[in-house]
Amino acid sequence: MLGLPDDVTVALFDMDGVLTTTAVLHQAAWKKAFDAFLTERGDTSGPFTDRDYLDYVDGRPRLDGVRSFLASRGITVDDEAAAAIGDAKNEEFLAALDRDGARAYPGSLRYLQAAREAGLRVAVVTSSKNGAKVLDAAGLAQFAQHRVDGNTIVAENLPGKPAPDSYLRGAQLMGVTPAQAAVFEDAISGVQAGVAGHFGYVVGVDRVGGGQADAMRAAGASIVVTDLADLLQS
Ligand SMILES: O=P(O)(O)OC[C@H]1O[C@@H](O)[C@H](O)[C@@H](O)[C@@H]1O
Repeated sequence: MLGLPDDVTVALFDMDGVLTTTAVLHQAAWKKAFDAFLTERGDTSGPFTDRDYLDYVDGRPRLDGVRSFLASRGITVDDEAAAAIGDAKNEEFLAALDRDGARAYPGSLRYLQAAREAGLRVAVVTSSKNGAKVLDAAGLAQFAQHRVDGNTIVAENLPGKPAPDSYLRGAQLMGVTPAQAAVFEDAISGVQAGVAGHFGYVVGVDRVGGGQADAMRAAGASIVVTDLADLLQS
C-alpha cells in the first residue's frame, strides 16, 4: 500500500525537494551568493548554473556545497571566505523563506498521512541547518519522530551526504537496522548516501526531469518516482 518492501518499518525522508518545495529556494539563494562571489573575483568561468547546483551542491551540507562548487572551478579559498559565501547564501535563503514560505508537496503530505495510518514510523534526515524552521513552516514537524539536520551533522562531526552517516544516524535514532529503513531522496548525493548505507529501499524523487531519473537509477535507486503519491498506487 505504501509501495515499500514488507520488512521496511521506518521511512527516512530528506526534506528540501522531497517533503517541501524549498529546494528551489536553496538553488536560487546559492546562485545569488556564488554569482556575486564570482563577479567580485573577476572570474571568467561563467555564472553558477542549474547543472552546477545538481552536481556539486544539491543535498550536501552548506560548507561542503561551497567547497565542492569552488573546486569544480579550480578555486580554493580559506575557511573564512568559504564561510562568508555560506552566510551570504543563508541570508538569501531566509529572506526567500520569509517571502515565499515553505509548503509541503500535496503528494508528500498524502504519503505522510498514509504512513501514519499504516504504522510506518518516520524521521527526517536533511543536510540543512534550517530543518526545524522549514518543517515548522510547512506544518510537517508533527510527522517526524526524529530529525537529523545540518546542526546534528556539525555537532556530531558526521560526514555529509553522499556519505551515508546522517542516514545511519537516523536509523540508529529510530532503533532499526538500515535494512529495515527506506530512504527518500531528490538529490543524487542523497541517493548515493542511501545506497552506500545499504538501506532496505532507496526511493529517488525526480523533481527536475532531464537526465535526473536515469542518474538516480545509475546511482542505485531502487525506484524513481516524480511524486510520493505515485507510490500509493503501487
Ligand atoms: O544552508 P542550509 O539551510 O544549511 O542547507 C544546506 C543544504 O541542504 C540541503 O537540504 C539542500 O538540498 C541544499 O541545497 C542546501 O544547500
